[in-house]
Formats: sequence, structure tokens, C-alpha cells
Amino acid sequence: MNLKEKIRVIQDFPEKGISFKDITPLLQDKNAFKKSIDCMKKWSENLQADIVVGPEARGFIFATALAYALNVGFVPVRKPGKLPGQVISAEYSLEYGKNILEIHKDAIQPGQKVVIVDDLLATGGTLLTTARLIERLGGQVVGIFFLIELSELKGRETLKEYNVKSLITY
Ligand SMILES: O=P(O)(O)OC[C@H]1O[C@H](OP(=O)(O)OP(=O)(O)O)[C@H](O)[C@@H]1O
Ligand SMILES: Nc1ncnc2[nH]cnc12
Repeated sequence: MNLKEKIRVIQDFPEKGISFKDITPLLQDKNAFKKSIDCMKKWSENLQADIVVGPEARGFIFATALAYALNVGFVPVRKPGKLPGQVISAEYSLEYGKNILEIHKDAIQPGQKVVIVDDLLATGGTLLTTARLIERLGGQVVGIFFLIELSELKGRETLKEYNVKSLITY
């Protein structure tokens, strides 16, 4: 099965000039969704991850499924004002716009091995910010997995110090 065929490309969304990669057809297809998570599970072999982290919102979908498959816990990284406990936060830039990400202070224990999962790598800003938040809490980022990588935007350069893998490349 070719996973790329399950991605719907929509031009000029959410603004002019953006070629939006819509993951919803892949999620609707049980075989494609399962294959995506099974591949990420394979990448996780030997990493001995203690926890999987996913950034809001699309990251939650893949990160929770992988956490379940690996039989480890899940930690959400959220947009501002959503987490109720004490948080640390950081600002970052997106392919379109700016944002802030937050994580609960007690979400990661020092020395824990962390895998981060998101749907898409564009500039890498979201994932670099997420990785830095985890490191500020003492976690060790052992893998960063994506469904989709937009190679033109050079996110892999931004994340060059990490073990980065993606399933579909544009
Ligand atoms: O590599 P980057 O340039 O940081 O871009 C990639 C991020 O952009 C999208 O999230 P978005 O913030 O649009 O949020 P959503 O998941 O809530 O739709 C996507 O899900 C990634 O998290
Ligand atoms: N081109 C794109 N398509 C889907 N999600 C994105 N997030 C950042 N850039 C994106």
C-alpha cells in the first residue's frame, strides 16, 4: 500500500501559497492508519522509550496510537492556556504564523527516554520547540517521527542533532 496516495493535497489552505497536506483520508483508512503506526513502532525498536510526546493537535493522533502500541504513557504538548497544572512554555514560528507551546512541569522525569511524534515536518519549529521543552525537564529525546516531511522547508536541518524519521516525503 502506498501511504502517499492517502494524503489529499489542497492548494492555498489555510492561506494563499500553502500546499496543505490533509491526513484525514489516511486516518479514515484502517489499513493505512495501522501501517503508519506499525512503521513507527518498528522505528522505536531498541530505543527503549519510556514515554511518547505529541504536540497539539494532529500530533496527538499519531503519538497516542504509538504510545498504546509501545505500551508506554503519552504526554501532550499544548497550545497556550490549555494545560491546567504548572507549565513551562516556549514561542516558535510556523510555516504560517507564530505560536507558543506548553508542557506540564511534572510530565517528564529527569533521564526519561522520549520519542516525539507529529503528523508533519515543515520548518521544524514545532518539533525543535517540543524537544527543547522536554530537555528543559531533563528528558532525553531518542527519536522524532513524522508521517510527512516537506523536504523543501529543511526541517531536517533544524533537527539535525536528533534521530529523525518520516514515512512520506514531498
Ligand atoms: O515544522 P513546522 O513548521 O513547525 O510545522 C509543522 C506543524 O504544523 C502543524 O501544526 P499546527 O500548528 O498547524 O497545528 P494543528 O496540529 O493544531 O493543526 C503540524 O501538525 C505540525 O505540528
Ligand atoms: N503544508 C502543510 N500542510 C499541512 N500541515 C502543515 N503544517 C505546516 N505546514 C503544513
